[in-house]
Amino acid sequence: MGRHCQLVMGPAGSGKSTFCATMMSHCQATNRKVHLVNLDPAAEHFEYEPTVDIRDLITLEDVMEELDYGPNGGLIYCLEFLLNNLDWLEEELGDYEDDYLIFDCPGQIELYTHFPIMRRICECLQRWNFAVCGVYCLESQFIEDKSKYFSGVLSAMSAMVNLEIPHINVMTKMDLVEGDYGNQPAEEEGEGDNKSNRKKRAGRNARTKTKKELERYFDPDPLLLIDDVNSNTSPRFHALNQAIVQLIEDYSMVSFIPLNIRDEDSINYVLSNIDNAIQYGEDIEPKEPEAMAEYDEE
Ligand SMILES: Nc1nc2c(ncn2[C@@H]2O[C@H](COP(=O)(O)OP(=O)(O)OP(=O)(O)O)[C@@H](O)[C@H]2O)c(=O)[nH]1
Ligand SMILES: [Mg+2]
Repeated sequence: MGRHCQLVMGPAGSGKSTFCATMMSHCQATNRKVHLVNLDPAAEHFEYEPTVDIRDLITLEDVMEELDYGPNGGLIYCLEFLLNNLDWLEEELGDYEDDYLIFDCPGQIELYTHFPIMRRICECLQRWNFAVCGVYCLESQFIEDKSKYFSGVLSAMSAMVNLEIPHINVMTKMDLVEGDYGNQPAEEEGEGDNKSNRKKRAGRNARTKTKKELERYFDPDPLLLIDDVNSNTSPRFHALNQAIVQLIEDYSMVSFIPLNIRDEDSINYVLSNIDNAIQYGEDIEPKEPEAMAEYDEE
């Protein structure tokens, strides 16, 4: 069936490992044969034990201890070491010809934006016949500060341009900004106009408004957000803000899919977007329904 994988990237603490664990349990529950591949030499704990783990090749701790590197230099050293030992990775991945792989990557964004390391790893995966989908995670906290949000959009765009693979951006930790995003109850039938129901409706309206506001950030129209950014920066930077916003507008290719890990529909929606990007499942032979098979046996 061809080889498929997700490369889960994003800034430190953006929820990559949690995303991977969420995808692992979702895929397992839907009978997809899935494995976790860890590319973070500094990782300490996983909810699912990785099947392939860079720490079997090299760990950040050893590099820092033996070569006296700091954490960031050490991490780059580890990944360059991986690049010099790609036959190790190829062999480790060799046993999973038809399975679905999820790669958990480190949180140093320079790996995606200007170091050629991740790009080289992507090229190798493609050479080994993997259809690779880049999944760039940005956490919902980024939308609370517009300047931070723009820098997040630029980093996502930079990764997209640098890696040149099918790519989706995910806004993680949506449960923190909107308790039940995308899961709002419909108005109950026959709801009377008493005090408690009025309160309930007011609550719903407040949430709907928030949802609408949030949507501005999923499919950004930066020209609409520029005033907010300018109000937080000195006039000296307004021309620069305008130029950055114009750049984002000109590329018009950064959009985010919200993910609330507490909502199964939301997880499913993100996964179906990834599947779509790499055409996962299009070449699966339709299976005979179990009921039909039993009927035939009789
Ligand atoms: N509420 C909430 N917390 C989350 C979510 N995803 C991650 N977190 C928390 O955010 C923190 C960082 O999550 P990780 O999944 O370790 O993030 P990461 O991107 O793998 O971090 P690094 O590997 O260190 O770059 C942890 O404390 C998580 O519990 C989420 O969807 N909702
Ligand atoms: Mg992690």
